[in-house]
Amino acid sequence: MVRVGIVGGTGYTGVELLRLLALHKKVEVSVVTSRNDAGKRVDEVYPSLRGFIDTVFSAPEVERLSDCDAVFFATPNGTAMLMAEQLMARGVKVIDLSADFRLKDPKQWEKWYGMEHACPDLIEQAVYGLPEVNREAIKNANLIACPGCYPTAVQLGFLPLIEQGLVEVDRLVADVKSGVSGAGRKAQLTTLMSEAGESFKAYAANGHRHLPEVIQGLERIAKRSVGLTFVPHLIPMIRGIHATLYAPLLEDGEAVQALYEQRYINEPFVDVLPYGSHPDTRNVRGGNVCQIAVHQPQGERMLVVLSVIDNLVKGASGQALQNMNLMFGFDEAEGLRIPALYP
Ligand SMILES: NC(=O)C1=CN([C@@H]2O[C@H](COP(=O)(O)OP(=O)(O)OC[C@H]3O[C@@H](n4cnc5c(N)ncnc54)[C@H](OP(=O)(O)O)[C@@H]3O)[C@@H](O)[C@H]2O)C=CC1
Ligand SMILES: CC(=O)N[C@@H](CCC(=O)OP(=O)(O)O)C(=O)O
Repeated sequence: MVRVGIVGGTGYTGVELLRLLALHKKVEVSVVTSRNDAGKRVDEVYPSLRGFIDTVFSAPEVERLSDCDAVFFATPNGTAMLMAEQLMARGVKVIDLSADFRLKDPKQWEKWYGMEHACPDLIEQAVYGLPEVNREAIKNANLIACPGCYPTAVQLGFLPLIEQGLVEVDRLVADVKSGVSGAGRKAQLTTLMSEAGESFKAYAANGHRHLPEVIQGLERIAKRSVGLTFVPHLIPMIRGIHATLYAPLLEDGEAVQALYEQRYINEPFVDVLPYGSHPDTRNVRGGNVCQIAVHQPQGERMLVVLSVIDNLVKGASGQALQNMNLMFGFDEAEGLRIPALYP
């Protein structure tokens, strides 16, 4: 049994990890932290976990977490970087769901995240946890930087085109919508039902902090500079991300559907739908899958790729668990074979 800890067990991604880990055959959840709920039973705070998780929230202390084989950080940005080094020095593998280790350039990280990085030397060791790109490196990693929710949907959508050099990479567009759970559980005016319901808006159109993360990922594949316009929107639903991606083709798009099917044929969590489909976020809600559909409207040289995920599963906790499975040599899909909830 692998003993795992979760720092930030009361947030949306922390609770989602608990839901998934409850069904994992090779994991024992030994530490779950919350500063506000320390001392309370997990299933008292989250009755949905009654009968599944038999533990009590504790304070986030390195000493206690050091007994774990792996620790997930489901915490706000700027938290994992304060504890990761000490845990790793004690042989604990760290899987960070936040952005602390995603950007390779600490100066760029400091610019977008508005704080000084506490351990820039560790960034180099971190492996970006997108299994469809980095599977072999993830298997040997001690520190995983799990991708953001928007970057997961956008990168998986563009990936086959960029690998094959089929599109103009300096004119990519990602128009992306997220449900409100993407903003986390902490009270926020913008995500209250009376603020987000019955309305729909873009935000951070001038530059969202996921922009440099997506560009870094795509440039690594393209092996050249990439230009991307990325506009996120808040949509009045709880879970789900829908990315509409636009990519100008360099040649005719005849073989593109076959390219996507071939690229993802062995990927357990990327599902390429029949050509011209319209993926629906409800069909991935609760599941660890990214559903993708390709369109070439009117045969023009502009490809439209639709990519949907559940932000809390393939966009966060499910992907984090997929990474953990790879790190410990388990079946990659252990604990993750879950069909979406419908309706
Ligand atoms: N929500 C989403 O869809 C996605 C989120 N992420 C990232 O995952 C991380 C967690 O997100 P989410 O679950 O939504 O966040 P929440 O705000 O819902 O939860 C945050 C959790 O962290 C704990 N926490 C807060 N501050 C600290 C601290 N300084 N030290 C230790 N624990 C702390 C909180 O509990 P307490 O205060 O009681 O300690 C709480 O359990 C974030 O970095 C987010 O950007 C990534 C992909 C998708
Ligand atoms: C709807 C919504 O507010 N979404 C969040 C993205 C959440 C996330 O996953 O961001 P990090 O992991 O990079 O912090 C946002 O735009 O800030």
